[in-house]
Amino acid sequence: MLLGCIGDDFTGSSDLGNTLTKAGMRSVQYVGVPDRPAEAGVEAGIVALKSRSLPVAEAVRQSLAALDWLMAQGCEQILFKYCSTFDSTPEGNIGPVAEALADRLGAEQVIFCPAFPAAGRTVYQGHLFVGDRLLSESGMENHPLTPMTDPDLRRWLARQVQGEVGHVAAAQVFGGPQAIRAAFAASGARHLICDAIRDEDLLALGRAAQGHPLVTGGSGIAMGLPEAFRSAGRLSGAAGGWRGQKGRAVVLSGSCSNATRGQVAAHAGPSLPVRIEALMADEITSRCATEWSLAQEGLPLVYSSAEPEAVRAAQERFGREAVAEKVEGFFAESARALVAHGVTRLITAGGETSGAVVEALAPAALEIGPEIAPGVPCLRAGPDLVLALKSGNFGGPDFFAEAEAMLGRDA
Ligand SMILES: Nc1ncnc2c1ncn2[C@@H]1O[C@H](COP(=O)(O)OP(=O)(O)OP(=O)(O)O)[C@@H](O)[C@H]1O
Ligand SMILES: O=C(O)[C@@H](O)C(=O)CO
Repeated sequence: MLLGCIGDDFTGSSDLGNTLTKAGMRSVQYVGVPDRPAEAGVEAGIVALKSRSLPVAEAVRQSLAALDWLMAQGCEQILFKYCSTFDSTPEGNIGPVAEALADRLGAEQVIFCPAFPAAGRTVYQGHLFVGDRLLSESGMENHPLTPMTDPDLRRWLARQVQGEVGHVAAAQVFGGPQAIRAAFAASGARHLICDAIRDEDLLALGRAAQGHPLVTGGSGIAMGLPEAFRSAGRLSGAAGGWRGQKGRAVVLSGSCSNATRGQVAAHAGPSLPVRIEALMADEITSRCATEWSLAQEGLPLVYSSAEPEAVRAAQERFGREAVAEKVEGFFAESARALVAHGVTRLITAGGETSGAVVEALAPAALEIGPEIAPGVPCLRAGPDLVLALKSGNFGGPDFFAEAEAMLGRDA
């Protein structure tokens, strides 16, 4: 294994797997820290954690355990993958995890770049944009777990770390790898927020970070990392043959992000809305949702996705953590029951939701298949089970139908 990756959620890790696979690395996504060595031939190993919303100390502990396993597999560079919308709170977890990994690896400088231009995320003047909106006006300010209320990544990261935060500006990034390296050297700061607005900026940053033991960012920053291994003749170039999966498909959506709400509204098949009041009172259970799904024709959608006002009202009434726990438990149990009843294609929307579902299904590793939409690949979780784990804000309005079709198709 050459490149070791630690993802702070499961959907984000599959997004990263998609990027690395497209860039020609044989990549495998592991669900949690494996308890055995990696199989031979894996060039990029992604340990997917569900650490984005954990208490800081626990997120750090799990990330260091992932690091230890990756180093034991021989990794020469580590990538810490977080969300392209920098999902975190003023306490963490991005800063503390990155700092702990840097300390363990002896990394003097660490770059931070969540940009993912294909999905509309760009960093300019240290500020994160989603399309033409600042992060804090993009809908992310209403996120149920990590509301992003400040688009200035330098300021946000500075609240999370002990070391100094510096900035590599677009003008320096446009100058290419050498100019970027000069900017790294000129800055005394340990943590560097890097501007990037185009794929070529990410490629240049990746090249400039050659030799850095630790790189952090969204999946975009991974585009430039395989090149160092390729140019040294260390990639096999072997592409795995993807096999699609026939059979029943179901969509489970606990994501309240703008894109998901649009996809729920556009869904042409049967839909089962899950109201939080009904869920908290056990008036709707995973058993009802499973029975309902199995009785439908077409592509059934079970969703708790709701408008920001409804999310806020539910959190005020029942408590944020209690609601999240109940919703995630509901989707996890539903997924388990659906698969036990012969569902072979599961499409999940939302990072936390997908994480809960994958933990419930407990596959040891996920094979990465073709791309459904930017950032979302097909995944094989077992001989008869394929998944699409959609990050909240990814995918066009018809994503659910597109995912069903793509999961059924051979490459
Ligand atoms: N109707 C609702 N009211 C309150 N909270 C909800 C509701 N529906 C879902 N939730 C909770 O909101 C959170 C949504 O997070 P999740 O990560 O699944 O989606 P997302 O934030 O859109 O995705 P991503 O993290 O990929 O951007 C979950 O913890 C879920 O349990
Ligand atoms: O980077 C992204 O936006 C995604 O891979 C993700 O992590 C959302 O959960």
